[in-house]
Amino acid sequence: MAKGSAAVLLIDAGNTRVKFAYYERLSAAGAEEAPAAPVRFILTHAEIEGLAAKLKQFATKPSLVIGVNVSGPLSAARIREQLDAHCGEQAYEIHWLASEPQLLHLRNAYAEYQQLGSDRWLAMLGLSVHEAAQKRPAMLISFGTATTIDTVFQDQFLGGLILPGLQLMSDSLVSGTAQLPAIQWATSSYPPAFPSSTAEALLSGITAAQVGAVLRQWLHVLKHCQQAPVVFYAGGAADYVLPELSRLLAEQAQLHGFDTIELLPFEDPALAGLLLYAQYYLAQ
Ligand SMILES: Nc1ncnc2c1ncn2[C@@H]1O[C@H](COP(=O)(O)OP(=O)(O)O)[C@@H](O)[C@H]1O
Ligand SMILES: CC(C)(COP(=O)(O)O)[C@@H](O)C(=O)NCCC(=O)O
Repeated sequence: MAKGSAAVLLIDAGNTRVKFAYYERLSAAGAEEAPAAPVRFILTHAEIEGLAAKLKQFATKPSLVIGVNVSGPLSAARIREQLDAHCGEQAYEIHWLASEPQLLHLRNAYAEYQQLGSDRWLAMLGLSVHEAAQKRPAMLISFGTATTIDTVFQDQFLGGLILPGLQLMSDSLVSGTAQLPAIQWATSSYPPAFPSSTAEALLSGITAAQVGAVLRQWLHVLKHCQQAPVVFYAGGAADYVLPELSRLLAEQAQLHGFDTIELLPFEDPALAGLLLYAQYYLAQ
């Protein structure tokens, strides 16, 4: 493939949904112009068989596909099938990235680097840009199928937490008990401190488990780095916990002498990391 610039498809295949970003023309790192905004779209795994049809909307076909996949080899094979159907005679390169001890400027603190989910690793690369810009530790909370709470400091992924995501917590209560119902998730609500119904008790319990884990890690980062981190959030379930997360972190920040806490959305951090990698790859 001629390097320098290419039509590039980036893929973040999570356990619930597959996120895509398509750049009709992406230039190598160091190019003067910033990349034009990509077209983004999301498919569930059940919708992957419509990927080839979805890609038909673009005037070009991708010549470079770079992705991360934590949803198993079958997902990768089904995506590949769709890309083959779409690209036909046109050759394309495809690379599924795995975690490494170091990628570009970012170091990985995992003892066995292969264990780290490739989506988390590339998300950390995306996050590292914010860490460098803000000159402060950066945390990323990804409220996906699983919830992950990860930190980058001084160009190193320090490590992070994995806990069941909101839906998994709810599902496990439903399947493991006789009486508990499924939760009806609602955005923009503060779950009550003293729930007086089963529905409220479940909502408050799960939300507290999620934001409590974030708070615990925020305190560890503060102690370890001697600086308040900037906190980013992502993932399909984020909106359900955001009000309580924001309230609790702001309260804790004040208790620790900070006026405010920065809690910022980060739209698909793994795709942001993949973009950096793709630009670097095109420059080789
Ligand atoms: N339209 C939706 N489809 C699927 N999950 C959704 C949707 N809206 C919110 N969610 C929530 O988002 C979670 C999946 O988030 P996502 O960031 O796509 O995860 P993953 O990266 O693990 O695939 C689900 O577990 C569910 O709680
Ligand atoms: C933690 C994860 C399940 C998160 O997946 P997601 O919720 O994004 O679908 C995934 O990154 C994974 O399988 N990781 C491997 C173990 C690790 O990162 O340590």
